[in-house]
Amino acid sequence: MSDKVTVLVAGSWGTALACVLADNGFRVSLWTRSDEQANEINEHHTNRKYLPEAVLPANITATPSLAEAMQDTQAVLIVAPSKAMREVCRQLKPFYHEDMLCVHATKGFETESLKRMSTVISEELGAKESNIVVLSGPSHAEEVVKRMPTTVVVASRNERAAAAAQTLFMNEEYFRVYTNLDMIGVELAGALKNIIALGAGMSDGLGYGDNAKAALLTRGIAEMVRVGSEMGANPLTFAGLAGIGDLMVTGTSRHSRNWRAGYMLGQGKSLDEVMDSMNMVVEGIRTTQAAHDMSRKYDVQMPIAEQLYRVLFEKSDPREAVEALMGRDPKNEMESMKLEIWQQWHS
Ligand SMILES: NC(=O)c1ccc[n+]([C@@H]2O[C@H](COP(=O)([O-])OP(=O)(O)OC[C@H]3O[C@@H](n4cnc5c(N)ncnc54)[C@H](O)[C@@H]3O)[C@@H](O)[C@H]2O)c1
Ligand SMILES: O=P(O)(O)OC[C@H](O)CO
Repeated sequence: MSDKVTVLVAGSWGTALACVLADNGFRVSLWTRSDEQANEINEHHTNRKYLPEAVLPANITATPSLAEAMQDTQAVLIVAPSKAMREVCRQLKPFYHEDMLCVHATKGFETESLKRMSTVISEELGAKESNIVVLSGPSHAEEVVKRMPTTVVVASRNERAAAAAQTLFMNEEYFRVYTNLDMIGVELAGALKNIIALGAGMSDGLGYGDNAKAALLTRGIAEMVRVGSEMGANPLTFAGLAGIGDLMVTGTSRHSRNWRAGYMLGQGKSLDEVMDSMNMVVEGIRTTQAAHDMSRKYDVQMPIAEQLYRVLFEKSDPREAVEALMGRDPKNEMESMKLEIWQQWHS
């Protein structure tokens, strides 16, 4: 088998995961959108726009040619923003064969269709579902390229595919990889946590304290479990790395774009001002839009996502959003977590 793995695209997370694969001894081909970016990576071993401080291993080669990137490769990793996933897969299709392992590490939905990324991939590539894997969990690119200890989860409906992805990415030095068979849960958790992280940032931007943030993260998980269960996820997945683990990282880290965007909104900036100040993708914004439609489609209450939707898309005041959440009807904590769903999965 070839020792080459192909990574699409060369943003911050694609580049960081390319470094992990390179450290694990693979020849990595990194697909870039421009000659300029490929030249920078090949000549200087840097990708300054996305990871200013990182020095990339020499066994990463960049190319703007997909044909070259995919030649003689054993597996492909796709890390496109959710918005670009379908388009990237369409370009990849002529070079992909259905037996190839395909891992994606994107956290979001196709907002128009509410489809998960693995569905978009299998529709466009004709990939066998048993060859698609999602990689998710608490993992900021900035820390991974510094080889700081990180744990992630790789999920697939197929145990063999998940184990193959675990073998590709895991190393004993700094990157520990768990497997999970609940692909729906891992994909939903990775996408939905970004909404709650936006809310956590907004709370900090408003000047609220630790109590408010802990409340948002905890009630956020309840909201994720409710909608996830309706969509076929195992609720226990939300207690794992892709759920609570990633929520902790994204809702509290200075590296988080979602937290930062929320923080600026809390400080009174408009969505346009926030977007103009970021040169990297903030998935939580599109995901909030998707959640707004999902809560109606699946008839599930998502009060935090709903309030964020109003702030983001209806110019509602963040302080009023918090008041609306605090002033909701009294509830029983367990009932609102849909405890019966947990019991159902245990029986
Ligand atoms: N950055 C992280 O630490 C991190 C960690 C885990 C997961 N993720 C997820 O990974 C995904 C990508 O995020 P990122 O941080 O790498 O984003 P980024 O903004 O750093 O990079 C995005 C990349 O996508 C490319 N791109 C955009 N539109 C494209 C198109 N139409 N065709 C081809 N390429 C296109 C850009 O040129 C850029 O290279 C997101 O879903 C994000 O949630 C990011
Ligand atoms: O920087 P963010 O907010 O896009 O989060 C990135 C990852 O999802 C963290 O695990």
